[in-house]
Amino acid sequence: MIQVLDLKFKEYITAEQIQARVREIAEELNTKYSGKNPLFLGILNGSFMFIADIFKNVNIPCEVSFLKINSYQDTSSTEKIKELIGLNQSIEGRHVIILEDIVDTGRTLDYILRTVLAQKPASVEVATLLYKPSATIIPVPIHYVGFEIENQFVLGYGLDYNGYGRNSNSILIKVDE
Ligand SMILES: O=P(O)(O)OC[C@H]1O[C@H](OP(=O)(O)OP(=O)(O)O)[C@H](O)[C@@H]1O
Ligand SMILES: Nc1nc2[nH]cnc2c(=O)[nH]1
Repeated sequence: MIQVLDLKFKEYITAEQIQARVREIAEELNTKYSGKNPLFLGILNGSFMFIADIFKNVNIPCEVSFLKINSYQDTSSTEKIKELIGLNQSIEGRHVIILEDIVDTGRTLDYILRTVLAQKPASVEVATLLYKPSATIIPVPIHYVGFEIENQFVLGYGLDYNGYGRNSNSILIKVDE
């Protein structure tokens, strides 16, 4: 059992499973985006490890940029999306690949997609490490899913509980007491 602040967690997806799946997704992207000079748009904070590991395994010419969005407090969505750092470069005419750590209710991704599409990119796809289909309230298009997971709070590999627990190589799941 692993304690983070006042909650208990156990290992759910190992570091090896994550790295293997990230390499598979990066390979798909290498093939699909060859010759297209894609722009990876990483959604901070939670995705920073996923962004880095995808980027290390992508071997075609490409760029990376970041959006910083926040809506979670404790273990649930505040339903209020805060944009803390916005887009700082033009994405018009670019092939954009959004990199998210997790799609839960879908609210964050819905907001991001509206923001991105307003700037007339050539195309937009979404890659998320984790997807909770049974938690989704706003349906959003997702093209690359690392792992579909159950509707329970998770952390690690960049994902936090009130700022803590991001520095785990594996994904941990909350244990009910
Ligand atoms: O589908 P949703 O219910 O909108 O949840 C998904 C979002 O929640 C997390 O962000 P969080 O607000 O925790 O910010 P952080 O990434 O900075 O920790 C995660 O990184 C996603 O962006
Ligand atoms: N850490 C964490 N952040 C989230 N944001 C949306 N769902 C989750 C979750 O299960 N864990």
